[in-house]
Amino acid sequence: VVGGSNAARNAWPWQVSLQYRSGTNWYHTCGGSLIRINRVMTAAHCVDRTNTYRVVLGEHNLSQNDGTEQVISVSGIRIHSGWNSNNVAAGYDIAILHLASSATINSYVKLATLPANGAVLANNYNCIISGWGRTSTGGSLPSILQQAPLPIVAHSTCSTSSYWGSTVKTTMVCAGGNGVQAGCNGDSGGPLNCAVNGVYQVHGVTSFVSSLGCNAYLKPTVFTRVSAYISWINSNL
Ligand SMILES: C[C@H](NC(=O)[C@H](CCCC[NH3+])NC(=O)C(F)(F)F)C(=O)Nc1ccc(C(F)(F)F)cc1
Repeated sequence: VVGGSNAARNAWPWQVSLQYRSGTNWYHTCGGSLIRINRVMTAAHCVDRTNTYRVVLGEHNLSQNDGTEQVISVSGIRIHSGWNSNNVAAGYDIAILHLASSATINSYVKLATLPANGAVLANNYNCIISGWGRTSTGGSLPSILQQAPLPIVAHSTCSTSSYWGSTVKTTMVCAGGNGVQAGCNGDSGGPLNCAVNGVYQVHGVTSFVSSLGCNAYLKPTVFTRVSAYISWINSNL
């Protein structure tokens, strides 16, 4: 997250760190959202079936033992059949991870609330991105979970030529683009958190940013629109 700040320990209790094993070490690669006690929603581009993954729930500082972490192996991966790794612009950047055991729900680990099927938020609606992605383009990963305000950019605006043009589809959500706050590499798969009637819902799964730079002006961070995939999610739980 570029232009963000440290999140409070229990601010986004559905946020997970998706990690892959390399040798004897584990590395943060993406975010995710806990949607059932044994299911995590993430981005399809975050996973490939050749790696070994685990999720860390109740994570706050990646470099320290917070005392709240729950580490659970990933036992299965369901990637949307429409996903094409050579065409992120087509959408379908969503996957569900099956966990080897169930999470324990507590003040640091809670289930995400998903939006109603088809729900679309208005232009400028205030949402917040969270993640352990780079804090500047090409920069390093933070230790502490970051968050930043990202207002929704309606598709009618986001699909104009000065923004993303036809790269962005109606199955996506755009947010930000002010040149300051943005998602960045490593935030992929994590949540776009939007309060609706006083309850935070995960409206987006972080999908892509401009290859010109994470916080490129008029290139909002693009998310998979969760409300467009409710049926798919329900049939892949
Ligand atoms: C460097 C930048 N990386 C990204 O945007 C990656 C996803 C890459 C998926 C495709 N391999 N996502 C992120 O870094 C995220 F954290 F912001 F989500 C990127 O490749 N952006 C990008 C690539 C292609 C297109 C387009 F669809 F236009 F072809 C748009 C943006």
